[in-house]
Amino acid sequence: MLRTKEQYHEDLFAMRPNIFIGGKPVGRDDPRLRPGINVLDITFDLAQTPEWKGLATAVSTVTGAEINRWAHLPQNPQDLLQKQKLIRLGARRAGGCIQRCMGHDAINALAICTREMDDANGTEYHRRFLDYLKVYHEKDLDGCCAQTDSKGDRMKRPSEQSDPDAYLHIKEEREDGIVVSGFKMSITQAAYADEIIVLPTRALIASDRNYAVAFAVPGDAEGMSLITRPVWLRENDKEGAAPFCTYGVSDCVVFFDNVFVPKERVFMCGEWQFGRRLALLFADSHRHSYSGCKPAVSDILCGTTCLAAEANNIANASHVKEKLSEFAGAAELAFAAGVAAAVYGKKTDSGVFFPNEIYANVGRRLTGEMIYHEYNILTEIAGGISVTMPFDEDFEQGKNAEAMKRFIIRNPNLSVEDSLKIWQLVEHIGASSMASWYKIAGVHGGGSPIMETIALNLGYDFEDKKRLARYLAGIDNDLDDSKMRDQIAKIDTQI
Ligand SMILES: Cc1cc2nc3c(=O)[nH]c(=O)nc-3n(C[C@H](O)[C@H](O)[C@H](O)COP(=O)(O)OP(=O)(O)OC[C@H]3O[C@@H](n4cnc5c(N)ncnc54)[C@H](O)[C@@H]3O)c2cc1C
Repeated sequence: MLRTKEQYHEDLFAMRPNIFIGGKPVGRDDPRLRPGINVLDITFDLAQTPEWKGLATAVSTVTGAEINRWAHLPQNPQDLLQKQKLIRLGARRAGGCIQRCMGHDAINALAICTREMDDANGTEYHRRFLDYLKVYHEKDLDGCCAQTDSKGDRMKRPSEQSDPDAYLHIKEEREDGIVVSGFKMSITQAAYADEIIVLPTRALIASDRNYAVAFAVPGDAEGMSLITRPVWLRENDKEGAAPFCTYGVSDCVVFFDNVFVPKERVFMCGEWQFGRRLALLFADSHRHSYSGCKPAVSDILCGTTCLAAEANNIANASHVKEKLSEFAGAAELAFAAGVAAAVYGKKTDSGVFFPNEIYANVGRRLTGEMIYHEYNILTEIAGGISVTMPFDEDFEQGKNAEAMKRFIIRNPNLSVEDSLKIWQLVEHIGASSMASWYKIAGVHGGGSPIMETIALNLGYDFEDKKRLARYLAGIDNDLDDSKMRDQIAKIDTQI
């Protein structure tokens, strides 16, 4: 089944109210959540649009029916490439984060890890997970991923924290399920997701056993509160507003206060040895998703900078051209890393095709390092107007309105209306609450930069490079190329 956005709204607004904004309970129809819901609507619309069938949709591996691609388990490189393209397409339309990839990455991580836990321990998590996924596909559900714990004192392990709720944990194990408590934080779209998919956030040791827990609960599960921070251009989303002003996002602190999770929805319960594996499977899949969304953010920044250059009538200046080319480098290198991660990925025992971790991490690290630089290019080309421009009303009413219409023109070839719209966009993209959200998401979303460094130090074959240098230095007589040959042969069969 493919839900329409109207069906999604109907299901959403029927949920038990457990959202809190500013200390007050609100329904999911609260207007402050609407800008985020508008983004989700794009994902439902794309799946209904004939020209995007096959990109926005896929065939379920569990039901055989047509499903939204966000719920699909990739089976081959093509599926990963389709996901990457879908993210770039959706994110361009939403003016940024499309918000569906975290749920997608979580179900992939669970599909792989549940199978590996079962193979190692004889558990039955994989069957449980596939039963859950069947319903997820049949009902066309949308899940967010709650991985990040509030973490308390960063220098202490989960089991060493003075407040055990700093990391979500199992409080009680029963015949029919588990009871969990704790805080997850920065959870995007939880306030308007059907399901919250919970994963551990880090590597664990034996004493952290109760923190090794993964499960899914409906967004309105009993005992769970979503303390929500919506972000959007609240002063600019009036009637007839530009598209960018109608989209936004919400992030939640998810407080689990003795929440009961039925056994059939529990996918890890105490297997601390797999904590790191599950956390990394999500993170690496998510870093691959960034190779779709970050190029879209670069596209938006690049386009806005082009318009600012045009409005300043400096589009042909050589330093402008040089700076614009940096956007192309950031967007397309990140995209290329995603393509390489898909092509060089591997089939896991679960059947899920997983992106190559090295390419996923180098792409994500590049975009994380570039993000403030890209905003700086926009600022340099636009000048200071993004933070000093008078309010919209000053151009519409009052004694100076006509004078302000002359004031806003810099390039005589542009109309008053277009000049004003360009500088308003520059402000919204470059100097608003949304802009700050995108900058910080660009650094920390998918894990802080140090996490990519750790992943690369773990996975990159430095010994291979050392052997090469030893051969070139004349220390070793032979150069062993067999690994490269095997890799080339593998790629030939995959593409
Ligand atoms: C906009 C946005 C959206 C997000 N959406 C989601 C989401 O949907 N789901 C989700 O699960 N998460 C989400 N996140 C969370 C994101 O994954 C985290 O922000 C990221 O992993 C960093 O964690 P943190 O914010 O707790 O920072 P910290 O981990 O506290 O990092 C802060 C600094 O402390 C350092 N540090 C931390 N621990 C140690 C240590 N033990 N030793 C030495 N140094 C240390 C780090 O290297 C870093 O420099 C989102 C974040 C943002 C900003």
